[in-house]
Amino acid sequence: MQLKVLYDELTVRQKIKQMAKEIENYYKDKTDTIYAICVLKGSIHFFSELVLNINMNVDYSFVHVSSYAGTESTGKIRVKSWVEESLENKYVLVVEDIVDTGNTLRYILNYLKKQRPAELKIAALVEKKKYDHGIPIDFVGFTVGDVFLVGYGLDYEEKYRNLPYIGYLE
Ligand SMILES: O=P(O)(O)OC[C@H]1O[C@H](OP(=O)(O)OP(=O)(O)O)[C@H](O)[C@@H]1O
Ligand code: HPA
Ligand SMILES: [Mg+2]
Repeated sequence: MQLKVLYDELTVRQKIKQMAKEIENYYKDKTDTIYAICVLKGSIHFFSELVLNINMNVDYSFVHVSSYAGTESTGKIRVKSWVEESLENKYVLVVEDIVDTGNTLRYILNYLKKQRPAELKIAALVEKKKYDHGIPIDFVGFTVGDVFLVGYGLDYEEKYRNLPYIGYLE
């Protein structure tokens, strides 16, 4: 299998900067603090780069969930850790590296809603249009078709996460 580049490092970083500005513009008249939730492991690099480029106060928290075996969703979400702080009346922004089948996000949103945030928005670096996952994503970086991606946090069996670009295996 060969590794091919889809979005190089500069393209990814520029896209994240652009998303950060969009997010800032959206929130600046609503609240002075965004409560951003990083969905581990995959979102680590996107999350870090995004919040570093948002020029307003951002509180952080982390959830760690996983459901993939190879290139397929098992459909079973395993929760390894969850947010401990109260989300009540907070402006919550869920930060995902990729929305594919939508199973992970659907699961997360379902639980976060019960914690009564003031608002729940979603930022995803990549949205895959292989299925109609039916979840509106508020801030999207790239939209792709039916291709399994790696790099910038995205893994194939825990490999390739630390590539500084987004690629695919052919
Ligand atoms: O929309 P879906 O089909 O649910 O796919 C998206 C989710 O799958 C991946 O996580 P994974 O379960 O591989 O865990 P990881 O982040 O630790 O790699 C990815 O990071 C997203 O969280
Ligand atoms: O295309 C993908 N790559 C890596 N992880 C993923 N999780 C869902 N889709 C993907
Ligand atoms: Mg994974």
